[in-house]
Amino acid sequence: MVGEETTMPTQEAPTARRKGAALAAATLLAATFMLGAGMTFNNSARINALDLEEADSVARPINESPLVVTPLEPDQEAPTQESDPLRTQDVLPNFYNDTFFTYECSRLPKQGSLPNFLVIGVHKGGSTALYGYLMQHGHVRPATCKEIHFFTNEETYKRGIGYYKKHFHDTKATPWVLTGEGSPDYVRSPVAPVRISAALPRAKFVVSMRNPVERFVSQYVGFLERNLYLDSCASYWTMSRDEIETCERDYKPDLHQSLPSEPDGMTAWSALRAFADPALLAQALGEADLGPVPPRPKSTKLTRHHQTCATNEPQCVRRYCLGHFHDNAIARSIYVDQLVRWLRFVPPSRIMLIQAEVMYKDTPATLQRIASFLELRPFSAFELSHFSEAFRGSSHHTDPAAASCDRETFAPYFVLENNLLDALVAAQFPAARLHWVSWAA
Ligand SMILES: Nc1ncnc2c1ncn2[C@@H]1O[C@H](COP(=O)(O)OS(=O)(=O)O)[C@@H](OP(=O)(O)O)[C@H]1O
Repeated sequence: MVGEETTMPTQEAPTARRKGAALAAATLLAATFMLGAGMTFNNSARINALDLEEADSVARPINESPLVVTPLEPDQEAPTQESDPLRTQDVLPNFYNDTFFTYECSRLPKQGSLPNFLVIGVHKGGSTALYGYLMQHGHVRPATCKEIHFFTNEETYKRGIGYYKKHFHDTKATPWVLTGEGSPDYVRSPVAPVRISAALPRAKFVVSMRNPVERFVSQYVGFLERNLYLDSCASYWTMSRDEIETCERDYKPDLHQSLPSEPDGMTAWSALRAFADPALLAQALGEADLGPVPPRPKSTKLTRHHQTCATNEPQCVRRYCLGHFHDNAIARSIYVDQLVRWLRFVPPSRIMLIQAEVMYKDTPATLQRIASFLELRPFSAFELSHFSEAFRGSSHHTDPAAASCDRETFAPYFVLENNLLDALVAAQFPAARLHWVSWAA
């Protein structure tokens, strides 16, 4: 994660700088990638001075979103593996330089294209490795930095979509070339799916998730290293848990209310019930009958009081609390709620789920699946052979502080959530289901 905490000023990113310095190894091309001319990205929802209200007004119901990514012009055939001018021979992209790991993206080209794909998370879920792997493909170009955080940083968001485009390679002349960024906070942000679905109606999204306990530990050690948290792992856990449980116990929320930033009016609870496999959901919750699935709202206008949480109220309250504390270190590991929020605005066919452990275990196979999802040609043997340890991103699991975390205490908290995630994957992500290794087991 680089600059994932949006309050962190550039100069306070020692980890990021260390990463950049340590990894400034690969060669050429990056500067070339930053140059070029504009791209055909049919964004019918034209957004200039983006703000949330405007994004809300163009947010589409998921069924209306086209599924195609980077259509080729009729006379522009993608090169074959053999004839491919962009096939890397003995040169690899030089995105592992200081710019790549800089919080503030600098050196913007004059013009660029909207991204074709986003790696949207999760924080500490192997997103840096995944992004790095993708950049080894000869038909993929990096953004000016891996993490732009455009849709979640109010300051940059106000600069408009034109500013955002400048962070990307211009793919107009070579529409088979894809470009994208990887901001791990997008997946958990309540505003990101609303804004992104409106601004990038054709983009595809990859999310790398990781065992929730390990993700929590990695965040703790990472925060410790950056002086964002100074106390023990146990107190970090207690603090995070108390925040959610205080909400569950005391807050007495209006259970009919979605987050104000979510224009479709659904709550995380009603969305979960709408999207997850009903039998697995009932099994996870220990209930025989959850009652009828609530209807989706007809309008994407903000409709408060739209959905009820009448059944299984404790779960409903929990989802409400998790939604409000989406930056909470435990909530960041509750992937099921983050995904159902995305599913309200983006069809599952445009979202690819990766489990980091599976990716680490068989990187080439995972990468080929991602290439297929993004409609890229397969990675060549050369590209596959150049994956580097450098793609790990910042690494904390060997830090003694990681060993101080009592994983056995944390694990029970995620059992229900992992089961709910399984119920969601079973219903919405048939491709991911093929390779899914449940964290609930
Ligand atoms: N190949 C491989 N094998 C094992 N572990 C790996 C690998 N690649 C990345 N990683 C681990 O992923 C963690 C960093 O995740 P992110 O890049 O998403 O972090 S960030 O949100 O961008 O800061 C970070 O985890 P921790 O070491 O536990 O902190 C990396 O070590």
